[in-house]
Amino acid sequence: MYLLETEGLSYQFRKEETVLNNIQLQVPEGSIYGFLGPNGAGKTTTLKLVLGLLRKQKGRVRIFGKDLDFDRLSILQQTGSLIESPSLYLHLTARENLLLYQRIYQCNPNRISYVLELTGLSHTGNKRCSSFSLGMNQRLAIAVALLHNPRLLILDEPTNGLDPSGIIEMRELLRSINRNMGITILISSHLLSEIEKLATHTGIINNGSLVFQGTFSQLMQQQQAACSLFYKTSDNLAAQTFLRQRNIVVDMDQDTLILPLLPREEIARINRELMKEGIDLFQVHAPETSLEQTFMNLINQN
Ligand SMILES: Nc1ncnc2c1ncn2[C@@H]1O[C@H](COP(=O)(O)OP(=O)(O)OP(=O)(O)O)[C@@H](O)[C@H]1O
Repeated sequence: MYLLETEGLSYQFRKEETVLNNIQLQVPEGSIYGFLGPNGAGKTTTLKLVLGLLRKQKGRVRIFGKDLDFDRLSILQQTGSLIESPSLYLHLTARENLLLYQRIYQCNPNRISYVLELTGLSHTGNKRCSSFSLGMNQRLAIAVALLHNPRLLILDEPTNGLDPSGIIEMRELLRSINRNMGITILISSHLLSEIEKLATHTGIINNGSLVFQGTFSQLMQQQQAACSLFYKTSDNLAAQTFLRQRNIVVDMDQDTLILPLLPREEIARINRELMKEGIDLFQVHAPETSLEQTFMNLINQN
């Protein structure tokens, strides 16, 4: 079951410009779902629609099996979020900020010490948030989001602007929240390297369209299926004719034949047959595709 799903979510800020086009997000329960895409792809707009912070124009949002249009309050009571910069009172301490939110949420005051401990802010005492590092303030914002004990956390680029150690701390915090508290996390980022280290699932958005959704191994498999084999032989023309007669799609680029990626057994069979035809094989090459290359291919497609 998906804890969060959208169906046909589309959005326009202006009539002539579609910012989101038919987004079908499927966030599995218990996952860390990395919502990846370059700047301006539509991540924040999607997350705002999912939280009801923007008025929906087209499509549906279902969270915990409930429709956002009909059960908004009960959905939001079980959802923590951090969209854009955190709303903190910088002249107050971490505990004072949490006290304010605890009164708004009307949750158990014991939660304050618990979330301070969880986010590593227990020892900040009387220090005002204005003297906190960006990383500490981001962690406090996560503490606020966790205060009412949500089942789902929605975070829009929470590591933006953090230094490398802040990024690592945030990653470890989110991992432990997911593992130890069973909270599903939907997190957006424009950095593949960050999402790859943290997420169990990913959705890749580009120009307002979801271009991939699944696990990272599914992403690699999809890319492998679209890969090519490169052959260099003693007689490329004869080899091309021979392969085409066996219904194998072959292109030629200068001194190289380009075939679709085939199963290993099929490659071995082709090699044997070419040699029987008196065609020598000088090189068979299947370039490895990195996750980064796969990501770039996807976002350069449209
Ligand atoms: N309030 C707005 N009015 C008009 N256009 C907007 C508004 N907010 C966002 N946009 C446009 O919508 C598109 C998607 O923006 P969005 O902020 O959702 O992207 P993003 O993927 O979150 O990017 P970033 O990583 O830069 O935050 C962009 O072209 C942006 O310029």
